Amino acid sequence: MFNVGYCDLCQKPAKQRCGGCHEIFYCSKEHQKSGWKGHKILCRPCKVAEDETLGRFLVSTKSIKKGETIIKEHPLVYGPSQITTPICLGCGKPIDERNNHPCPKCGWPMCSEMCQKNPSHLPECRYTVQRGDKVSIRNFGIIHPFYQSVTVLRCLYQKQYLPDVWKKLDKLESHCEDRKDTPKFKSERVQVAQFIRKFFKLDQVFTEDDIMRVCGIILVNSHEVPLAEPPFVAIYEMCSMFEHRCKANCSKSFTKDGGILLVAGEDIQKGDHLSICYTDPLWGTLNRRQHLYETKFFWCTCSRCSDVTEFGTYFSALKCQEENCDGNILPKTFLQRMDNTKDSNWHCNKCGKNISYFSVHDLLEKLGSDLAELPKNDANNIKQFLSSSSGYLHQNHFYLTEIRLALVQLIGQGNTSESMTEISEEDLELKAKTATQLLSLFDSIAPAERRLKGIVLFELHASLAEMGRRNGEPDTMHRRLTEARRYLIDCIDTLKDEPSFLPEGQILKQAKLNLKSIDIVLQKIMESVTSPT
Ligand SMILES: C[S@@+](CC[C@H](N)C(=O)[O-])C[C@H]1O[C@@H](n2cnc3c(N)ncnc32)[C@H](O)[C@@H]1O
Repeated sequence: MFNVGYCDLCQKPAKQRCGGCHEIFYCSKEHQKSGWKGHKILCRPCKVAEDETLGRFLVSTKSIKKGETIIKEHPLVYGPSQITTPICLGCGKPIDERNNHPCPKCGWPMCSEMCQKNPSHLPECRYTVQRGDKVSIRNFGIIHPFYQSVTVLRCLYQKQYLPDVWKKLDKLESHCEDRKDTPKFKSERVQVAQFIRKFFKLDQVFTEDDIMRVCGIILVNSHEVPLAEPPFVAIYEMCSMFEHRCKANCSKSFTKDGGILLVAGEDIQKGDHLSICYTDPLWGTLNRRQHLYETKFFWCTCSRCSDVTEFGTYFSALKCQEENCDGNILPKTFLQRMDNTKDSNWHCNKCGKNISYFSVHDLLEKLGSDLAELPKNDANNIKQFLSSSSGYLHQNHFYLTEIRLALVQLIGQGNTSESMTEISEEDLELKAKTATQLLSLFDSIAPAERRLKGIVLFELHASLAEMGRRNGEPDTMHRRLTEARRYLIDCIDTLKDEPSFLPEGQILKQAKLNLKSIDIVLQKIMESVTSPT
């Protein structure tokens, strides 16, 4: 890269790079200062690049430290997810007969007069008023088909009335060609495209293809925002450029006004691709790849999917059932279709025994349905499942990981002083051991999943602190509490961007309080051992 350029303000030759993005130059401190106002919204430590496989993607323009914010932006458009029961189109809260205050102009259910005036409701309100008849929704608590069209209408509104926003939406990938033979495409054509044109009398304004393209933009680029229950979906401009990797290097969180925050999940070098995980990183490889193909239209070939052992974790592996064999069973590759051919057999890495993919599939389906039916609010049920299925699955297997994540939160649920004192010694050990095991696994397969990591760090600190409290010996107590404190600080740092209305934000709040309590106890221990008797 050149080390000289032209000043962003006066265009004279310049050597000083902007420290935020490393992309533009200034000739002097004065010009940097005067140029900042205009440059601020564009200043990011990354730039858009493009290739044939990924389309557009982001690369870092400088080294970025773990925890640094890369992008913070507001949505271009947001609205309800496609499948939802009636919700307020202002704030997203569920609506029923008791809190329904229909918009006087258009009749859409709203929760208050204030929400009726929320600017986000303008598009569907305006189109409903134009059609000449109000919307009437009377069945609450069940999925209502009208909501399938709201976010689409909000995008179409940008196309018709707000060309600057539409220009940004229109650049996004919609995979219309790849989608056109899918059942979802066919049903959306009828239930969304034809419905919008007929019901809102917009057949002269938008073609079916216009509307189907918007459906694709939403499917491929929207993020689920957990600010309301049910969550709503939002489309962001720059954040749509992050490519997917199953072991991503960035993580996202949301601000209370619906903004998105992309943070480095690990140290990133200049020139590295920036990635997020579009799917659940705790799903097995077959499920992750299938989900990505069905919703984002590519077969993932990332480093995690390409390595059947998933970086030595054996996250998708079965245990060999041959006598005296402790090998692990995996396919040769996950990158090929699993079908009836010999190549799709799974085999043991020790004794070489082959198992057809269909036998693997049947076993996983059986264990998966047992897991789905298992009441997860009872630790004994979970322990029972762990012990019965661990004969078939590698200890890091995704089914066992899912259930361990539930167990670690269930033992001493809430981590209050009362709930923790009630835990048996054995369960306390189990909670600490399980949390440690999960953290080490996350480091290998999903280091950027800050929310998951933060939750487990909190559980680990709680078990170590309780172990310390149970041991009257000042030395041991001091050692345990110091260890707990270390995990607590990591937890606070990991969850630092989580807003207080989300469960992780609540954990963050509690973690800060616990840190103060631990510091007081540690101080008392120090005083008691140093004070003369
Ligand atoms: C949210 S968009 C990302 C931006 C997009 N590349 C563009 O040019 O607009 C998601 C799409 O990017 C592509 N993509 C993202 N990650 C990918 C990956 N790891 N492998 C292949 N394609 C990927 C796929 O086409 C996917 O549907």
